[in-house]
Amino acid sequence: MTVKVGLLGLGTVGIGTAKILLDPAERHPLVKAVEIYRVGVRSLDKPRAIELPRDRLTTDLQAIVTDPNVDVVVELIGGLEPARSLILEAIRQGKHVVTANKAVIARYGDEIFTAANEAGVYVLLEAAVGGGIPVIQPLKQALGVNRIQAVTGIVNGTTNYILTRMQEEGGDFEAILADAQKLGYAEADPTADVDGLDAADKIAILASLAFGGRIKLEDVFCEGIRHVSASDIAYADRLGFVIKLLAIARRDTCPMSNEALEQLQLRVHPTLVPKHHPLASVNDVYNAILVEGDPIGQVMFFGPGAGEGPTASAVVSDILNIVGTLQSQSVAAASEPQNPLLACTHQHYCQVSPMADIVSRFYVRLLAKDQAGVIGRIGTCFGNHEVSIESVVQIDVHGETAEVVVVTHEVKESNFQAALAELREFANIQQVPSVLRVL
Ligand SMILES: NC(=O)C1=CN([C@@H]2O[C@H](COP(=O)(O)OP(=O)(O)OC[C@H]3O[C@@H](n4cnc5c(N)ncnc54)[C@H](OP(=O)(O)O)[C@@H]3O)[C@@H](O)[C@H]2O)C=CC1
Ligand SMILES: N[C@@H](CC=O)C(=O)O
Ligand code: NA
Repeated sequence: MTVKVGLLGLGTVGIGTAKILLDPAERHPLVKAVEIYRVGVRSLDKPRAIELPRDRLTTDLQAIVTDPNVDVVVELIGGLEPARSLILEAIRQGKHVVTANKAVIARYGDEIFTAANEAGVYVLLEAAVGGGIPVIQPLKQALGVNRIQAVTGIVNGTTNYILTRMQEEGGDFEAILADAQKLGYAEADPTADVDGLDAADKIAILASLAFGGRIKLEDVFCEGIRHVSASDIAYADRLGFVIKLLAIARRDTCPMSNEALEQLQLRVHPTLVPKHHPLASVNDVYNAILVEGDPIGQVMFFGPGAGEGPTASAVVSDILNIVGTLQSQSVAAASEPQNPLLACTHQHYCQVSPMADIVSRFYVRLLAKDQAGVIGRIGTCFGNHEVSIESVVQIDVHGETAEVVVVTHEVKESNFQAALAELREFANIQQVPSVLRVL
């Protein structure tokens, strides 16, 4: 039985996907069962790094998703529209869907999976998070019996590349971003990556799978890396940390009993990560996702989070899952129920803790007048709001200004922010250039 694929998009990931499907030797035998039946693009005249019969290409993507011969629609055009409408139309037509589009799933996952379940089709998205790293399927299947406590990831390669270079070269954000753009590591419009939006989409998807409930994207706290400076990276290094953009989904615990609550923490922000932590050594464009669960403990998935070949590897593995299912169904009864290990099974929304309630450690860099009593006053200010200080170091003095770095013990965010507000009122505090969270 041949399964006919309608490929929407023949850009970076589309080309990679076609390359694998057209070269099945030494891969899983099911690759041979897949036919690239139609390919939808924006421009028919664009030169492509792949040979396909000209009549397979069309600019009419609607015709592909409504073509009765197409079994699986593979959406690789990206963006919100027309991607969302094409996916929904494919589902209405009874077609299975594979997508790499985290933006559309994080915003319209509810609508898409509800429609897919009603139509009895699958929507698979391994490539949408961590590119080639298998993480969606493991969360659904191999780790599915675990009670997940936390998912912590470096899920954006662009920001990891920039932060790694800042760490290695001591350069400032803007200069390294400009160079990363020149070298093709960062996009001309870097907003989605550097402001943490891409990572927020990805952690919303991972949290939904790990904690078995839908996530509203607006519940994910999101802070990017534009304000991370070379000084912070250098001070963090002296204190035994590296700075990473982390995407965190964690089951909250009750402060009194340490028991798990039905609330989740969902946040993306630059974070001081202890150098001995497994995520600290994930550098350059690499991604890694650390999953903590009961009874498995810690498992870390590491690898290439983007790129033609790695991302296509994830896309084709999803296609094969569907092909395998279709082949086994063709010999079983018609109108099979959906395989719950492939389908989306959750209906409710997760409760997400407000940021003000979240407990974490903080790193603060202050510029203060170099006068007697300043450090004591900083300590009193924090103490007034039950913020306990782990370390306070006066690192540099420039003229009359001292640079002071404080690392706190774990504290509720609202207490910390209240202490900071009081501190900013203190005449001898000239500036608070950085506040970062510590893992
Ligand atoms: N690139 C990567 O490393 C990764 C990408 N992804 C995701 O994969 C998806 C695809 O990304 P990528 O391959 O990089 O994107 P590209 O921009 O390289 O390719 C997009 C393709 O879609 C076609 N296309 C876009 N809009 C339309 C439209 N309105 N009508 C017809 N065709 C259209 C383009 O046609 P034409 O060629 O004619 O312009 C092009 O072939 C995105 O959702 C992205 O987030 C996920 C992980 C990593
Ligand atoms: N822009 C993303 C790649 C695709 O998901 C990144 O930098 O990681
Ligand atoms: Na993946």
